[in-house]
Amino acid sequence: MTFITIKRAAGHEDAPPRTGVLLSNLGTPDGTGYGPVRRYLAEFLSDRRIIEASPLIWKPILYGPVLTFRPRKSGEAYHRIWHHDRDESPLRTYTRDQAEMLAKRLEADNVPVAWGMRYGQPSISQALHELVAQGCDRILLAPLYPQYSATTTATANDQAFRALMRLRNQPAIRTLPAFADHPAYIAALGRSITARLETLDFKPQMIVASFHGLPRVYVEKGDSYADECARTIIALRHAMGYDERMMPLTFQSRFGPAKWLEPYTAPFIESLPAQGIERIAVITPGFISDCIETLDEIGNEAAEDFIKAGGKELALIPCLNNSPDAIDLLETLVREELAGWLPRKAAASAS
Ligand SMILES: C=CC1=C(C)c2cc3[nH]c(cc4nc(cc5[nH]c(cc1n2)c(C)c5CCC(=O)O)C(CCC(=O)O)=C4C)c(C)c3C=C
Ligand SMILES: [Fe+2]
Ligand SMILES: [Fe+2]
Repeated sequence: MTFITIKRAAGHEDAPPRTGVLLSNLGTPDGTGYGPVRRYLAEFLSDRRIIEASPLIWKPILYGPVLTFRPRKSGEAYHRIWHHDRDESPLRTYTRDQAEMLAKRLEADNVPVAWGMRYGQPSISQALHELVAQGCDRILLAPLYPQYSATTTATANDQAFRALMRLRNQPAIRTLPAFADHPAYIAALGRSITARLETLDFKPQMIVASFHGLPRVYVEKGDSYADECARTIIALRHAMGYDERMMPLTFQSRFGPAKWLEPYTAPFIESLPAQGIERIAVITPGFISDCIETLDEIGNEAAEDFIKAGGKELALIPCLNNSPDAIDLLETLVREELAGWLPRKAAASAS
């Protein structure tokens, strides 16, 4: 293997060592056409953390039916939610905004913030090189997933460590733990949901909390994701004064024929009008930023199916995105992690 030495960028040659922050998220295609979506899905669905099946079995399926048919369907969905003015996906816009706004908050501490995507561009490796070139010898890796899963948090960190493997001079690294029921996350969610509910011209009879799903077998093998989702929802119900009936937990985005975590969001929502529940709100506290899963799968597909089933109103409550609540939350989490792992001790008395 050849090792890379990253030169300090102009102006940073003699600067003292710094600490930097690398925000990462899942990633997104570069465009909504067949080619860019196919390239993105090929990278995504070749990740062994995402699909654990043997490549001997999976690759023919991936390069056969999946990458033949899925890019068109997903491309159409991306097209519906695309930020056409900036020619990029919402996930990319919000992740960049979060990094730029957090950087302003940390400017006085001389802490730069870079951002990278696990799949697609800009890559996590690019972001890491950027920080090293700016003189960072300590880097906090911050995957922006509230709930841990090997399929998200771990694979984002794996990708950073793959890039670190190639560096001759490695910075010291910390990783941000998931923050499923961190009081700052629950408070930010509570505030943003309450504010949005107040703007609706109807009172929802139910607030469905829909999380991205996961194959059930991954949880049976020990992935803590399902427990983490439960921790988020229990804390949020408690903070907002709702019970399980008023704020049920469901899982969306099933992919492939295997069993995923249940109950599934789509059939759950479609069953509501028959029970007299015709006006609902949907929240997605498994996502920090709106993306194809929230904006299209819930905001378009589930909303249409709910109306077809006899529902009257479905309001999708936005994620924290680039709101002041989001940046306050990121600043709190990052500052806590940069402070240290041992709780502060009172200074030993001099006597
Ligand atoms: C087996 C497949 C998948 C697993 C496991 C999985 C886990 C998982 N994903 C997220 C968050 C996101 N997923 C997003 C898109 C997306 N997810 C899958 C498949 C799996 N996800 C696919 C194929 C796609 C692409 C879209 C599509 O073709 O349907 C996104 C949005 C990206 C965007 O650009 O908007 C996010 C975010 C979590 C949290 C998770 C497990 C906990
Ligand atoms: Fe996903
Ligand atoms: Fe989806």
